[in-house]
Amino acid sequence: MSSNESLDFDLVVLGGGSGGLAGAFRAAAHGARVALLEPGELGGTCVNVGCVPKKAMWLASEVSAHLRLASDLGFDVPERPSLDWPALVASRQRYIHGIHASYLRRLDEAGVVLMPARGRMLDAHTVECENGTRLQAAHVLLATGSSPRRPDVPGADLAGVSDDFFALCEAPPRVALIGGGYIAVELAGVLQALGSRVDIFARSERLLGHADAELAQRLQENYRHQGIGMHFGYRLAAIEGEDGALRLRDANGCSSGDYAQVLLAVGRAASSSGLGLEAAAIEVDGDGNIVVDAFQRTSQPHVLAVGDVTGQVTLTPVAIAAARRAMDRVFGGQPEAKVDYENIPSVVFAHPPLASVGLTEAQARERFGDDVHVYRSTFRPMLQALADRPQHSLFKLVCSGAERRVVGLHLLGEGADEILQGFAVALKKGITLDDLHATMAIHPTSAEEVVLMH
Ligand SMILES: Cc1cc2nc3c(=O)[nH]c(=O)nc-3n(C[C@H](O)[C@H](O)[C@H](O)COP(=O)(O)OP(=O)(O)OC[C@H]3O[C@@H](n4cnc5c(N)ncnc54)[C@H](O)[C@@H]3O)c2cc1C
Ligand SMILES: NC(=O)c1ccc[n+]([C@@H]2O[C@H](COP(=O)([O-])OP(=O)(O)OC[C@H]3O[C@@H](n4cnc5c(N)ncnc54)[C@H](O)[C@@H]3O)[C@@H](O)[C@H]2O)c1
Repeated sequence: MSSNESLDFDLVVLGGGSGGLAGAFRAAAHGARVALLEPGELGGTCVNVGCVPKKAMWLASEVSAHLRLASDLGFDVPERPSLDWPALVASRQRYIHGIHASYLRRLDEAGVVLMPARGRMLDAHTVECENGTRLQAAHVLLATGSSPRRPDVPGADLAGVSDDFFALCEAPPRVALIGGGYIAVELAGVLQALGSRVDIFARSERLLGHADAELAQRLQENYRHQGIGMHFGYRLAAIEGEDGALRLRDANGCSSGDYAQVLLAVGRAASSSGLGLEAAAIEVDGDGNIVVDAFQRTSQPHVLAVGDVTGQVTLTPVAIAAARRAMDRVFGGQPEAKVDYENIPSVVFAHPPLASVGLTEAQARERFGDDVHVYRSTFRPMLQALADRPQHSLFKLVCSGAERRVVGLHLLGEGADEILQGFAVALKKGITLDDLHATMAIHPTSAEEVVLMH
């Protein structure tokens, strides 16, 4: 395609990650002529440096934990089974290449024009590719995602971010993780299970500020038991030293020991700069998030934005759903299509996983006052008990009103990641405690605890 060519499309999508791909496929299915601009690998953060490679590493660390359980059950497992980390990475990347190939094939079949280029808006209807090609667009979908933040302290660039975790070829002997959210908790669990000694340095007073406090507390106990160090209320002032021997200095001037690797996990920032948003008169908020209404419309109603670049709930299924609904509305004759941002289930792939949907106990008490009823079950899953391991699960049900409507379900324990999805449907349908009690338990499972809670 020559640099001066100008092409007309019904939709131009910026970003071939979770939201952008979903939007492109859905618009094409409705008959729209679509161009998709993606300068990197198809699949964006989730497929390349997020959910997918993270889950692969989490699965490997679960296998490692199960090897220890197997040994406790009498299997002949070496005391320190060794991991060929490059072989694991090769399997992981093979899986990811399969996803790339499948996306390419599907884009081709859908007739979406893929342009391997960064794009920016010249005005509200014109997108320019890096090579100068200009695209005229009736509609634009902005789905450019987010990137890791770095704290503004001296030496911050000596540290890595989650992207660098995926480039590791072995477990670093000692790792410091800065942050107490999803990424710090997930990477800490994986690295510790795969052979590193990990310390978490969190600014907050506990892990996972979004989660129910009781479950976060229980997870902390599990992590402590696994040997993960945790430092709360930590104020990072500087990162010092050299590659392989890095130290943290806090606001009181105290220095840590040496770390082979420091990883920052202090949140992510919308990738909204360099998109020509000013030229197109598209509003961003003080954090750089593109401002959208309930229908994902920006301040230019024919320009839509979804996913991390909007700073809404930054999860892959949310970006996908927002893009699909927006395309159903614009091209599919469904004028009311929009995402319901209430009761979005999520899982922190910790060890064990922590899964939640709906209100935490604290949020429920804030909304409903004293009319909140909490049921909990603490138990040792059978495998942990057979191996005489101390790890307990904690399941918690938050109900409101005389009819005991279920407004929150929080599960910490083996299998929680797989158990929650079905109950999330039930919660969205407005079930009560009686409905759970009227459902026959499946025995013996962890999941049965949810319908047996009194
Ligand atoms: C370590 C980690 C683990 C995660 N784990 C989970 C998980 O388990 N479950 C979950 O639901 N979520 C998880 N997430 C969050 C999830 O990855 C994101 O919410 C999701 O990828 C957002 O999708 P998106 O389409 O908004 O952006 P992205 O998937 O990031 O895609 C944006 C794309 O836009 C491209 N782009 C940027 N600028 C331009 C431009 N100017 N022109 C054209 N293209 C451009 C980028 O190259 C990128 O490919 C995780 C995130 C991280 C970092
Ligand atoms: N399993 C999943 O679904 C999953 C996994 C990973 C990431 N994600 C998504 O990606 C987002 C980004 O993850 P994240 O962990 O980077 O962000 P986060 O918002 O979950 O956590 C950021 C943490 O960094 C802390 N922090 C901020 N500034 C700090 C500083 N200067 N020093 C020390 N601590 C500081 C915050 O207190 C918070 O604990 C998540 O919010 C989530 O939406 C989802």
